[in-house]
Amino acid sequence: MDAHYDLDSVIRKVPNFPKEGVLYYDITGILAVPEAFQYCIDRMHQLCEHRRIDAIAAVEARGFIFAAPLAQRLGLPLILVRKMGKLPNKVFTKSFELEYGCDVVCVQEVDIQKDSRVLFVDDLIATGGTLKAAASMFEEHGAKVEGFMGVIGLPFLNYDKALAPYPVEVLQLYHGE
Ligand SMILES: O=P(O)(O)OC[C@H]1O[C@H](OP(=O)(O)OP(=O)(O)O)[C@H](O)[C@@H]1O
Ligand SMILES: Nc1ncnc2[nH]cnc12
Repeated sequence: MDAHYDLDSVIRKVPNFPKEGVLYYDITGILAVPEAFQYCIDRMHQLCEHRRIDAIAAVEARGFIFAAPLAQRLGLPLILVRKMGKLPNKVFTKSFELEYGCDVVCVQEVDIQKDSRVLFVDDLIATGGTLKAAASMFEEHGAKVEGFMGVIGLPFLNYDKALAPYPVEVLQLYHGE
């Protein structure tokens, strides 16, 4: 794997988006620089290549961007966790609270395999509410949570507590303003 890439230099910080008081960490700056995007996938791959993982689950929308190349590189199935009304077939649903609102996630019933060890991937982990909702849907239907992975982590919003006792790995931490 190539040397460390300074992700902070390409992550755009946007004050008061999508609402007053939120500092939005914008990953489009990563996607605009192929070396930065490649570094994210390489590093995520390195963090999980020796683990026992059966599938990658990713959360709409920005989570898909990182999870898809990672799953493909690991040779693992990719499971899409989507917002309400986007998936065909029978779905399981779970509502949750976000840093700036509340939402519902869904997964197709057919995508949850009993005892499958699932790694949950997203672009950014803040309160951990989204990933916790996604993971609890899987757990309630017999799958196992292997851990959580994100590009950006905001530990001051206490995701570690929300996602305990599972391991959480992120590539770039921010500790508040
Ligand atoms: O840890 P949490 O407090 O749950 O927050 C993190 C979630 O919030 C963002 O998604 P958003 O709902 O903005 O959707 P998007 O990916 O469609 O932009 C981000 O992509 C994570 O999924
Ligand atoms: N501060 C933030 N920036 C970008 N995405 C987010 N999702 C939740 N909180 C966020």
